[in-house]
Amino acid sequence: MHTVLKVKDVTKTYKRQGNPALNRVSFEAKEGEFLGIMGASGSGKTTLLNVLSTIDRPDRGEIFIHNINVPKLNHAQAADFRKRNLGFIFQEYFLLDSLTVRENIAVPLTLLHWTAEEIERETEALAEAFEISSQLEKYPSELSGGQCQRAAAARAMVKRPPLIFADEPTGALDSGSSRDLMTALANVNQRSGTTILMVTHDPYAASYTDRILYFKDGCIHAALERNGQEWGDFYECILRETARQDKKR
Ligand SMILES: Nc1ncnc2c1ncn2[C@@H]1O[C@H](COP(=O)(O)OP(=O)(O)OP(=O)(O)O)[C@@H](O)[C@H]1O
Repeated sequence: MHTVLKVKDVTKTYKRQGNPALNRVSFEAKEGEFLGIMGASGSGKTTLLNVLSTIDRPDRGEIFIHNINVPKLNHAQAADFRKRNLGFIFQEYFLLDSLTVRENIAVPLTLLHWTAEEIERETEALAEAFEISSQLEKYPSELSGGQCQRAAAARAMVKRPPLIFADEPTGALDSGSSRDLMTALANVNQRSGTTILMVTHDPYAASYTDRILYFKDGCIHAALERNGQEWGDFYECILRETARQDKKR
C-alpha cells in the first residue's frame, strides 16, 4: 500500500502560547486507511487537521500528501491542491440550502468541470452508497440531520479524493444516525481506497477506524490498532484506552 500522508516532526506554536499546540508530531497514513485522532480538549487535534489540510502552516516539519510537501505551497497553489485532492466532512453539514441534495453533492465535480454525464453517474453512485438516493431532489431543509450528514459525506467523497478529513462527523447525530453514517463511510472507504483521517471524541465513531492515535499536549501519546479484531472487541479496547487517557489528564 502506498503512503498517502507522511507527517514528519511537525511543530506549531500559536503566538502568545507558551507550549506548542503540536510538538514534533510524526506519523504516516496508507492508501485506504481509516485513521482516527482522539485526545482531550486542547490536545492539538484541530491544529493538526488545519496544518494537514493546508488551512494553516506548521512552524517546522514536513507534511507530504502524495509526495507534495504541502506547507511549501503558496496560497493559490494550496487552494487548488485542496480542490483537487482533499475532501472535508465537518460536524455542521454546510450544505447549501438553496440547492437540492443532488446539486449539493455535485458541487465539487462542477467546480472541476466534469461533464454532465460524469457528474450524474458519480452523484448517483455516492447517493446510493450513502443511502440517500430517494432524497436527491429534496432540499437540505427537508432532510433529517443524519441524512444531511450522509449527503455531506457523499459530497466530500464524490470526486474520489485521495484524502478526506473528517472533524467530529457524528458530533451532532443521534446514535442511530451515527451508526448509519459510520457504516456507510467505512464501506465507501474500503471500496474506494480513499484514506480518511477523522478527529473524534466519540469512541463509537472511532470503532469504525483501522487505527487510532491519541493526542496529549500536542504529542502522540498512545496508539491503538484494529489488527483484524471484531468490531465489538475493538470498541472495548477503545473504551478502555479512552478511560485510561482521561485518568492520566
Ligand atoms: N488560534 C489560536 N490561538 C492561540 N492558541 C490556540 C489557537 N487555537 C488553538 N490554540 C491552543 O492550542 C492548543 C491546541 O488546541 P486545539 O484546538 O488544536 O485542540 P483540540 O484537541 O482540537 O481541542 P478540542 O477538542 O477542544 O477542539 C490549545 O492549548 C489551544 O488553547
